[in-house]
Amino acid sequence: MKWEDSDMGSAIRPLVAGNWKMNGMRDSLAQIKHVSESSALAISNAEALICVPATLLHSAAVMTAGTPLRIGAQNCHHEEDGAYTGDISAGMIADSLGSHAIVGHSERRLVYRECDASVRSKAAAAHKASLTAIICIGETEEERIGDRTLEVLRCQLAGSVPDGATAANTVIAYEPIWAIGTGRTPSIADIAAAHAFIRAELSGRFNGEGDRMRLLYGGSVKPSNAAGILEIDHVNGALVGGASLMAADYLAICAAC
Ligand SMILES: O=C(CO)COP(=O)(O)O
Repeated sequence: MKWEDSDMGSAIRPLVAGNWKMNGMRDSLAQIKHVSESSALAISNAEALICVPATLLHSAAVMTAGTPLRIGAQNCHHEEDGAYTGDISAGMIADSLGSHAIVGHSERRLVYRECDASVRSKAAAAHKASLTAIICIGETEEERIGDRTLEVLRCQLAGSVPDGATAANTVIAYEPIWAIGTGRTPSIADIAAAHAFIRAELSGRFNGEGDRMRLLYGGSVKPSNAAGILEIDHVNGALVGGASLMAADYLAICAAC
């Protein structure tokens, strides 16, 4: 069955979001073109999004206008403008025709020391610019071994998701840090437990909006494991790093929805 927008009321349409991270030159736009024109995408149940580096944002968005593929960014600043050398505002992303911004990716939390409060204000800035914020959360391996996963997720959700988050303007991506780029994934039972917990937290805070917010799993999602992950309760799509760089792999993950 092909999903229509009207189906959103009764069920959550899966989202397959690619995150190219700091990869991609202008000639990589050929991958975007291939994805956007693919007949496999046209018949997929998934809503498709690729978050490209800022240098490619506008070209990719213009190239894909009128196709099922959306284009997003990987970060935004919390202010609308000002003396922030090297940064990009949410309004600039919207002006470049991007539809989404990833915020709070673990690489930014770890490398640039972004804290929950900063992620929350970036998500609020994305909302103000009419972007959908993809807010990332997830535990380290040490936290998992110490049986602190759910406590960490609770804390990150409370601190990183702004008031005013809705099912339309917010997506939560659960990415266990130890699963990113490692080829390791949690067990199906562990993903199910984390997603059920996140859903309960969001429903408790945002009521019906929390019931319908998309929850993505991220961390070593590949064509070979996508179907098994995507059928888990409360997994409403995937945030895909490495496997989103090649059109064929990304399309195979969309086809698994
Ligand atoms: O960090 C990720 C997506 O944001 C996951 O990356 P990989 O799919 O390469 O593990």
